[in-house]
Amino acid sequence: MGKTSRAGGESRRRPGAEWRAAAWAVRHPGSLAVPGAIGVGTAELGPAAVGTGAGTAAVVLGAWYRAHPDTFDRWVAPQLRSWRRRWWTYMGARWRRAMEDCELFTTHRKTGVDRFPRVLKVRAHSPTVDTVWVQLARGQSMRSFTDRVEELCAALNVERVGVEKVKPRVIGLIVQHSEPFTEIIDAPEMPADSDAVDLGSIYLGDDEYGGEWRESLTGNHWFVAGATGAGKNSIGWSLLRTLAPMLRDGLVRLWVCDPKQMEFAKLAPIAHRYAATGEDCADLIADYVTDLGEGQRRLAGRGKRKLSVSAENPINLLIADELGALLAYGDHARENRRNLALVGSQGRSSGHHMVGFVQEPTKDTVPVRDLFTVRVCLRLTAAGQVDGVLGEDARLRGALADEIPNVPETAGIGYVVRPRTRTPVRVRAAYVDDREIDQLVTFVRAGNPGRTNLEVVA
Ligand SMILES: Nc1ncnc2c1ncn2[C@@H]1O[C@H](COP(=O)(O)OP(=O)(O)OP(=O)(O)O)[C@@H](O)[C@H]1O
Repeated sequence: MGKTSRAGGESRRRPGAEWRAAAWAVRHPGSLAVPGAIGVGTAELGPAAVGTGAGTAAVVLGAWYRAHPDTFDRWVAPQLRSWRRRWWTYMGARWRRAMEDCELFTTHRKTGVDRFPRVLKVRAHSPTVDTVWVQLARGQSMRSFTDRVEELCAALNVERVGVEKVKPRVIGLIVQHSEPFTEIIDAPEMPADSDAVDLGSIYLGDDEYGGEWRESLTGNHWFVAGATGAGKNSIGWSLLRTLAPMLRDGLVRLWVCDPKQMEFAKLAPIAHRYAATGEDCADLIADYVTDLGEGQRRLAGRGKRKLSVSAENPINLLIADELGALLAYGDHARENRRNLALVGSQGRSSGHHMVGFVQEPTKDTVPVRDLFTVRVCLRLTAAGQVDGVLGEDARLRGALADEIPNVPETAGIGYVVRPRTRTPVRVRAAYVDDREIDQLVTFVRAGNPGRTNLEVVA
């Protein structure tokens, strides 16, 4: 028996360098393809042609970047960022050093060779958050990483690292580089006239790309989840400030369920209906469904699919604070669930919308989540709740809502998921203070019923 192998055991020798290089090449085909293509292109067409091609590509990308920020940021920027981060931050010596600093490697007991966790894939959906798929080294578990997140943050020089299991021996590291929101965002101005209100684009705050965060009320119901003090109300108030002239002109009617009787109590004087007790809230919701049925019949009677909004046919908006309390306990929970399901499935065509606020997205509230087409996830207390609000894999894609620190400076910060790309985007809601709430109430109460007609897509 030689020194280098044992029957049924492991060798003390590593595979040869040529085999290790071949294995690396198989794992990184792109790394060979790009230099290979440049080499072949240069040999076949000459360096000038390759240079012209590269220059043209750079000019096209530059022009796209300048001309159409929306499509560039959606399709190109994440790819470029992912490549840059993959090759700059999560590669080679840098990655190894970070793993060494955190003692996140194991050593082969015979060969004495250090085994490092291997980066499989990097996705940088947003400028501030990357998701890094990592294959664990032998002898490591997900726990090895969760126990060392503080050290990982320091080693990678980032704000926060979340760890998620992907499959056996593969984890996802969700790495947040920086906090894009360090300042409070001013409340939206109230439009002077109903004609100026665009229901398809309600300003709610800013997104992490520095753009405006807007959501559509047209054809949608909104679901806002966040632990106590997360800043849920600011989303409701921003919506109401935008709708202010329509509320004043009787073109939007408010139905408010307010079991907490805190801030939304200020809506009582301007609401079409306001309820606080469990019983009154259940009656209000039942009446809302009746109103919805009447609205549908009126539309059908006129043979229309579009609601032409007027004081006679207003939009109705149900604000349900504490959805959990309305749906989970009490004598009326089942009835409320049934009625809200009807609003969710049928209300949009007749202009009956709802905005639901949830402190804790539990199994009682999450099932109704699918009734809501716009979902906002502010700070939550548990990692498992994030996907419950935003949908499967939202946290793995970077929605670290449970990692938002529970401090007043983060109020209003959360995530929404862009439906087309399923990418979570970090947002911050504008803050509407007490004075601005009073201003809204006074503005609406000043009354001045108008007769504007707006076309709302059913
Ligand atoms: N968008 C925001 N930007 C900055 N600060 C905010 C924002 N929203 C709320 N805050 C601050 O956070 C505090 C808590 O906000 P808020 O009451 O809206 O939280 P909440 O999620 O509705 O909590 P609860 O469920 O307990 O009512 C507010 O008093 C305010 O100081």
